[in-house]
Amino acid sequence: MSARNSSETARVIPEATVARLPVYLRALTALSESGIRTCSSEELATAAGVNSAKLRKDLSYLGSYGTRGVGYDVEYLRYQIAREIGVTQDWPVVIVGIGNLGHALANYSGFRSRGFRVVALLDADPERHDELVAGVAVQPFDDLESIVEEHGVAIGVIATPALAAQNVADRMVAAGISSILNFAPAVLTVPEGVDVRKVDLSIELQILAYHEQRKAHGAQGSLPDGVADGVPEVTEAAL
Ligand SMILES: NC(=O)c1ccc[n+]([C@@H]2O[C@H](COP(=O)([O-])OP(=O)(O)OC[C@H]3O[C@@H](n4cnc5c(N)ncnc54)[C@H](O)[C@@H]3O)[C@@H](O)[C@H]2O)c1
Repeated sequence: MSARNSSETARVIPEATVARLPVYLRALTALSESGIRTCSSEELATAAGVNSAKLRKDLSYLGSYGTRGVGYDVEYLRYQIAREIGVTQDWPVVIVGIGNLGHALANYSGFRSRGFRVVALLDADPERHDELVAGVAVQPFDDLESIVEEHGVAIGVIATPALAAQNVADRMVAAGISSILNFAPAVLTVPEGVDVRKVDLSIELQILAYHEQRKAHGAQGSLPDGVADGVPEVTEAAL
């Protein structure tokens, strides 16, 4: 197993590989928690649900090749992946919009265990202010700028209605936030250098529905009316 040197740190890892790194991290954490010290690429690939050739290729971007006959050192590989995706460091996060979804997100313990610390919950509705959610008091949205400055927040989560999302994103960016996780069914416009990830569970469900439909009609080898090209139209409907 080879450690990366500083020149390799700047190497660009393909986006698809970056998206799989948290999956490997989760699988390695499970292996570590069951007391497993080393694992083969096949074992790790099975635990992560990918094929082992893809896993070896992904890990090679991190300079991690395993040791022939021994495999990967679980703890070291965990450390390497965590360092690569930046979760060895503490990331202060703000969540804006503390309604149904905001409450669920604020109560999710998995953020903290992965290095994401929710430092503030912000909402525009005064009726929500001062409510304690997972031990954090909901504050006025207008406190955004001072909170971002005080805690050095780089990541913001938007859980407001779609109509408010662009304004919230603009305020986040102006305050210095450069990464946004957007749950609102709205397409956000942000300046270059700001990363936006959109999460939409209804799209995930629609993709599953598409596969269900394919399974149901696969036997006849035909597709239902209105799905001429086999790809159903994906709408931005909220759940
Ligand atoms: N991505 C997904 O999979 C998914 C799943 C569920 C809900 N959603 C979306 O998440 C959003 C929230 O859903 P919900 O059910 O929690 O709604 P909700 O109405 O319960 O909560 C929205 C909260 O946002 C606050 N808010 C409104 N405008 C604001 C502003 N300008 N600044 C700060 N706070 C503001 C409201 O006061 C309210 O507390 C919606 O856009 C919904 O469509 C997405």
